[in-house]
Amino acid sequence: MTTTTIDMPTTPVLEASGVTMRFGGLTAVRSVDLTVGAGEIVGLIGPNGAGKTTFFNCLTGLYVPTEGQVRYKGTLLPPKPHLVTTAGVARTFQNIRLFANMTVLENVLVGRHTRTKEGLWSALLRGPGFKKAEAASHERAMELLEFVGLSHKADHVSRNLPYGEQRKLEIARALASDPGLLLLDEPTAGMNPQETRAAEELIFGIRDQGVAILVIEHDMRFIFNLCDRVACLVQGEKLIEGTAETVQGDERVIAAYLGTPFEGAPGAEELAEVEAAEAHSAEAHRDGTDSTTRPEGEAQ
Ligand SMILES: Nc1ncnc2c1ncn2[C@@H]1O[C@H](COP(=O)(O)OP(=O)(O)OP(=O)(O)O)[C@@H](O)[C@H]1O
Repeated sequence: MTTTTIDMPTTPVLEASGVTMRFGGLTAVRSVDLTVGAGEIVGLIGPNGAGKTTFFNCLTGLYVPTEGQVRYKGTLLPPKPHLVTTAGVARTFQNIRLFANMTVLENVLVGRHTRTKEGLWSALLRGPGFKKAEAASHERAMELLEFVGLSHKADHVSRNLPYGEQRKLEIARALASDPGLLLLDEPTAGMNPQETRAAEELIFGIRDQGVAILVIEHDMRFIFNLCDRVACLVQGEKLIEGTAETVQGDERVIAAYLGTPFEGAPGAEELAEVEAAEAHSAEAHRDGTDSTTRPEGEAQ
């Protein structure tokens, strides 16, 4: 018996077409098309002011694009952030936005509310339905904290977390809404090489759980290691899109953004940096000094 495999076209998880965003006379994003397929990690790079965050804001309903459409799994997204989250798109922000005075666990529980069906009366009366939903949310939140490596800090006030952990917590909170697409805006900003490497592993882990990912980042080594495809925006327009090899070798990208060609095997230089930092930290530990003090987080 012979079997025939038919390649079924799959609907992209994200499909942005012709997205344009104008602020008065300034066109911050101009006619950008971008898709993210199931199981993909796509990177968005570009110099400062290229329009990357504005584009994210158009995808997540914070801005209503002047022109263009954004579809999630084939359905047009409503231009309202909470409806976009309910539809299945979650995000983190360039400047961490945690509830600084809440505990780590409470921050994740807040992210869970779009998936809680219990209504106001049930919550006020704390009926059996509410208690069951509350227990399920608590269990899921703890699972997510375990996943990002923060379960041991569930009761800590989030403002007291080191910077890298605040970023992880923001990711856990975004995952609490059970997204099919996660948008990460500069997830490694302010991280040291070890934290960046851990963030890379975490993002691969999220992808392996079936969440498609679109990530903005200035750290080229990180982005080229991580992403299946990379798109480069310059002055609001998409200059090029392709594999890491294609984009990092493109002369216009090098001229517009990288300055110098990105050299070396992906990951090799990063690994060397991590090893050097670890050796340095071990040496400092032996000498009784701690060189790993981090700047305070910027939770607002
Ligand atoms: N709300 C706004 N009103 C007016 N102009 C804006 C607004 N938001 C962004 N811009 C402008 O749009 C352009 C693109 O900004 P955007 O923050 O999207 O760039 P970016 O690529 O994310 O930059 P960075 O890498 O520095 O974060 C900039 O010129 C910025 O000043």
